[in-house]
Amino acid sequence: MMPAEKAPLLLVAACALIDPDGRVLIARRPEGKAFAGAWEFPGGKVEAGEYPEAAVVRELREELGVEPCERCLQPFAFASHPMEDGRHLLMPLYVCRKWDGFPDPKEGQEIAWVKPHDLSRYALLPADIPLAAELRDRL
Ligand SMILES: Nc1nc2c([nH]c(=O)n2[C@@H]2O[C@H](COP(=O)(O)OP(=O)(O)OP(=O)(O)O)[C@@H](O)[C@H]2O)c(=O)[nH]1
Repeated sequence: MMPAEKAPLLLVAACALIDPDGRVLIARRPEGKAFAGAWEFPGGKVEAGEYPEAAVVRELREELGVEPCERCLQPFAFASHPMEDGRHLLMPLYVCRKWDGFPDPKEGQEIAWVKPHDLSRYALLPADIPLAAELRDRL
C-alpha cells in the first residue's frame, strides 16, 4: 500500500515482551478505545518531548504494571502504515526479554502469551500483521 503524500506522522512505540518459552505478549484493545477488540503489542503514542524508549517504559508500566529497563529494549522492526484518519503511523517495535513484575492488565484489556507462529490466528491491528510475520521469521 502506498503511503499518502504529506500525511502527518503519528509516532507510536510498542514492545513485544518475550517470555522464557519464546512466547510473545499481545493485548486486546479494550472497549471504548479505537479498534476495540483488536489485538496489538503493548505501547502507545510518544508524547511531545519524549523519546520512544521512554514511551515504551511508561506504557508498559501503565498498561501492565511491568518495569522493563530501558537498555533491555531491543529495536526489532517498525511499522509504517497509513491510518484511516489520514495520518500515517510510524511505530518502532522493540523486543524485551527482561522486566520486573508480572504482567497484570491494568486497563481491563485481555492479554495472551502467543507463540510467534500462532500470532496470525489473532485479529491483529493491520499495521501489526507484517510485524507478526517478522517475529515469526526472526525471533
Ligand atoms: N499500542 C499500539 N498501538 C498500535 C499498534 N498497532 C497500531 O496500529 N497501533 C495504533 O497506534 C495508535 C496508538 O494509540 P493508543 O490509543 O494505543 O495510544 P495511547 O495509549 O497513547 O492512547 P490514548 O490516546 O487512548 O491514551 C492507535 O491508533 C493504534 O491503533 C500496536 O501494536 N500497539
